[in-house]
Amino acid sequence: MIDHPTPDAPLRIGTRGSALALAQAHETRDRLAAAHGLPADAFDIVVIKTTGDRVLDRPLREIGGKGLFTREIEDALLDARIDIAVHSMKDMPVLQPDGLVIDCYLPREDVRDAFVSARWDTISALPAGTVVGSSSLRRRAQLAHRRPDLTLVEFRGNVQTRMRKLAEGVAEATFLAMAGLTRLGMLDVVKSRISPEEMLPAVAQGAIGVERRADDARAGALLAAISDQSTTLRVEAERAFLRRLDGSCETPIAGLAELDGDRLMLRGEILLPDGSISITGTREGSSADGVAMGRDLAEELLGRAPPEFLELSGISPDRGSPPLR
Ligand SMILES: NCc1[nH]cc(CCC(=O)O)c1CC(=O)O
Repeated sequence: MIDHPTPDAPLRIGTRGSALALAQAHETRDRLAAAHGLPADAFDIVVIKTTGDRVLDRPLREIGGKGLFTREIEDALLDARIDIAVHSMKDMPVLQPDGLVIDCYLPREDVRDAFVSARWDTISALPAGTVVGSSSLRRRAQLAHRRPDLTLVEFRGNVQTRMRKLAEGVAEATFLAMAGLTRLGMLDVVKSRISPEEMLPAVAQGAIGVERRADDARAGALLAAISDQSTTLRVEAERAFLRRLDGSCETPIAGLAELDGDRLMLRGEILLPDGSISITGTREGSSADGVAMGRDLAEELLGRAPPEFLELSGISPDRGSPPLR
């Protein structure tokens, strides 16, 4: 029997325990408190330790992929151990389990990747053979596509771990999301900001989404007041693009929607992990059609992909319905 919270019980905010996750949970709490004139003790921040936080020595995709950070938090939501869960949307699977919804997005941070290196200022400045650390399939593929002369090494761990590996000389440069560095107050490590033209960000990069039980009207009403409309339109278009492609967590995918008034411009990219093929495209239309544009752009890119791309990427070009989790 699920124990639903009473109307005046504190709203329990579930989060992972990393510094970034905690910063995002606090931002959500502060926005909720300000929007509704509530005191800090109207909220409890509940830290949930996930397998992804415990296993740090292997690439994420080997220990269960993206769902790893979120499934255990979603279980806590479904069991009503927490009432809302704060997520980096970039790490969220394309579908939520039955009974849960994400319909609240905080105003989006800088979507770009940062170039981080003690010695070099930009990707272009890197001499041939330079060792670059990244465990992001997307960043690795994009870099290999642009600069096949560089040497890539795996580089997992939180921001602090990766900065330590750089200092130890495991690699001479790495990439981190501007959004995470901004939220952690660590912009001093940024050597340059990488434009989306140079490296298209991950779908939903920089966006925080808040998940809740679909039938929890109290949480729904509280969250509705802080949801950012333009972030919602952009992230939903990007995730529709991803949803149509997400055949395999071994597939590097990038996507970015931008708004100009009520016009939405969507860019997408799919690559082979070794960077040997990159297929890009754009759509422009009314922001109300973002989800259809996302799906259509995905279909266009798949239609242009050569047979070896589809075979090696594991994406099926004719799959009509989205994958089940
Ligand atoms: N993959 C890990 C991850 N998930 C979310 C962020 C922070 C930035 C964001 O919210 O997009 C990061 C760190 C990074 O990629 O540098």
